[in-house]
Amino acid sequence: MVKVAVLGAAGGIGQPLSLLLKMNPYVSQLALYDIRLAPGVATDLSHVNTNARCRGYSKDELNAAVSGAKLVVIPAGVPRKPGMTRDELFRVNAGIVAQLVTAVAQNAPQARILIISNPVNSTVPVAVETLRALGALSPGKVMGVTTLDVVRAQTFLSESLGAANYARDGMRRHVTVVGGHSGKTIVPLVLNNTYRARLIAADAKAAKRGGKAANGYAAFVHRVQFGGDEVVEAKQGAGSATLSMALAGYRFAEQVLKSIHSEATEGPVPCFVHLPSIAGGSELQERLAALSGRESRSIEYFAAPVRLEHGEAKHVECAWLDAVHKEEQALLVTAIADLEANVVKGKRFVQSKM
Ligand SMILES: NC(=O)C1=CN([C@@H]2O[C@H](COP(=O)(O)OP(=O)(O)OC[C@H]3O[C@@H](n4cnc5c(N)ncnc54)[C@H](O)[C@@H]3O)[C@@H](O)[C@H]2O)C=CC1
Ligand SMILES: O=C([O-])CC(=O)C(=O)O
Repeated sequence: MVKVAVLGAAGGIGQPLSLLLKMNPYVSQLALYDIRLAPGVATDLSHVNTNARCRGYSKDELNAAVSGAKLVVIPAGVPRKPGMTRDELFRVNAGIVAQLVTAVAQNAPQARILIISNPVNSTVPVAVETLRALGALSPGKVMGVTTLDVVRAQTFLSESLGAANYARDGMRRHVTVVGGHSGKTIVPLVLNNTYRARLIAADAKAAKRGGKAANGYAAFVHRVQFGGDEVVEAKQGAGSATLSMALAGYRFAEQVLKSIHSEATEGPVPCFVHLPSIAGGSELQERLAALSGRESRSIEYFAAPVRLEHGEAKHVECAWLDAVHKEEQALLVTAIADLEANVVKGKRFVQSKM
């Protein structure tokens, strides 16, 4: 039984995510921190008849909120409005993530830290470099949450194949997502050869008629890569994905909580990690370098399936690379190039503060 802190708990993601965490049997204390409204959200949640004790912490109570937490989930920061890229959130959110992670390093050095705040491709490097500068970096402790991409890929693959015949919750074995968490850095991998062939055939058939297939491979990839934009536009300026993200963030946190308590997880879980600090990371760097023609040390962060141990990213898998098809290889090459600039931006931010 552990203390979990949610930082940014009164936000669009923070509130439903906190509700889901309140239902988790491994959570004994739920600390909700925000610069506004967290005590109100905590009072509301504290009436739910599950065992986790819930307390809200306001702006000047950050240290107390995180103190002793074994897991810290960070959805704090500004979301996108239509027409914005995730990268445009960096200026505000990088500083927020650095401030919150510093408090975690000082008050909960043992905590696993899950970063939801965008742009994940840069905020995770901000978190890792901040911890390193404080002498508090332990390998595998910081994980960028990319689960929403996986959730979307499962839903969209099922829809492309004909949702009536292919249940969304049965898609877990057939698709995963690697790379990063924005636009073309998001690389869906269709693991089922029959399904991939069917999507590609739909594209070929439509091309013969001089058109594009709504249920083809290109449309599927585009939807996974730009699913976030779909929600941002539909919400018309009121923010980005919150409910689907809360579910996705919870699913990842649930695996981490199981792993902390030595319960079996559902297998390797995709997340965005610092490759040099975890087992398998340098092999993955080498293999991605060979595939993309770039230097391995420039591929420092990547989202890939990771085996958890004690709730930390213990080993990053490479086996998925054996089954990558030529369409996916091309997507990976583009993703790797885009990711490098995002990562450099995060690292430079921390260096500029020192
Ligand atoms: N990783 C992913 O897949 C996804 C990430 N996101 C990102 O999550 C973040 C939050 O999104 P929403 O919840 O929709 O935004 P929101 O604006 O509804 O909530 C953010 C919360 O953070 C709080 N906050 C701001 N500065 C803070 C600080 N210094 N300390 C603590 N709390 C602070 C705000 O008061 C607010 O309650 C955004 O950056 C968004 O882009 C959103 C969807 C998916
Ligand atoms: O699109 C956004 O800004 C929020 C996000 O990361 C997502 O929905 O994947």
